[in-house]
Amino acid sequence: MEENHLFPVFFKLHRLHVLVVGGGNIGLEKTNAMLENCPQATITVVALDFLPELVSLTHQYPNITLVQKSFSCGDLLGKDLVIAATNIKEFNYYVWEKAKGNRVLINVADTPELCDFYLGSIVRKGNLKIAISTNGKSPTMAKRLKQVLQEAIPDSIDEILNKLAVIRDRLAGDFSSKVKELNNITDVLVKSDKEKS
Ligand SMILES: C[C@@]1(CC(=O)O)C2=NC(=C\c3[nH]c(c(CCC(=O)O)c3CC(=O)O)Cc3[nH]c(c(CC(=O)O)c3CCC(=O)O)/C=C3\N/C(=C\2)[C@@H](CCC(=O)O)[C@]3(C)CC(=O)O)/[C@H]1CCC(=O)O
Ligand SMILES: NC(=O)c1ccc[n+]([C@@H]2O[C@H](COP(=O)([O-])OP(=O)(O)OC[C@H]3O[C@@H](n4cnc5c(N)ncnc54)[C@H](O)[C@@H]3O)[C@@H](O)[C@H]2O)c1
Repeated sequence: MEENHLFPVFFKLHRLHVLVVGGGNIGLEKTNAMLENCPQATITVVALDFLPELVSLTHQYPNITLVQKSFSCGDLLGKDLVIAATNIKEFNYYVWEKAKGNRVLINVADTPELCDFYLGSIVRKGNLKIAISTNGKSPTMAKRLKQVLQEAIPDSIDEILNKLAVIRDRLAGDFSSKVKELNNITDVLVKSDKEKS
């Protein structure tokens, strides 16, 4: 079986500054995905024109800025991540060249081979978050799987998580005894019915 060699990480986007180049459907989709996950995300969108939905987002979220202009190298100053999402492949390549020259990580929406990272499809239940990737093979499959998991995981999982967090904070002792105790408490989640009886 082929393997997926991507390594998932969870960015704190309110501590980073993201540049999105392109204000059309994909610029909007990626910006929305970031803001839904992190309403305090700091995002600058540079584009020749913007969909009205992007303009609306600026009224809803404090840290998103739209700049109407053609992308230029100076836009990379102070940015940590870039998403190139114009409708012109050669121009996205130009943005990639500039980002790499400045050692800024970049996602090029129409060219997976140029991406340093992919956006995942995200399941969200309170504090729990699961990111799905199909290795770029089928974003549609990632979206569908997200919908299945979103339904299948009960909302009550967040209560359990919060209770475990309280127990985790209260546990005294050294690291290994804490790990042992937390594993004992949660054993029930992984034991089969036969093992439990
Ligand atoms: C998961 C999600 C996250 C997000 O965007 O937030 C995401 N794409 C989503 C949706 C989606 N994208 C596309 C369709 C149309 C149907 C189809 O093609 O399947 C749909 C479905 C729809 O919209 O219904 C088209 C498409 N996507 C890419 C290309 C370029 C190419 O493959 O060459 C093209 C062709 C463009 C063209 O033909 O012009 C590339 C990428 N899309 C990725 C992520 C990365 C791989 C993730 C993975 O490993 O699975 C990667 C590699 C890079 C990236 O974008 O980060 C989001 C689901 C949101 C949700 O959960 O609801
Ligand atoms: N990764 C994904 O999930 C995914 C999904 C579908 C499509 N795509 C790809 O994304 C690309 C963008 O699609 P779209 O529907 O958003 O296009 P679009 O036509 O709706 O928007 C293009 C945007 O790019 C901007 N732009 C063009 N030249 C620019 C420049 N010099 N400087 C700054 N901004 C500039 C325009 O002003 C516009 O806002 C397409 O090439 C498509 O193949 C990616």
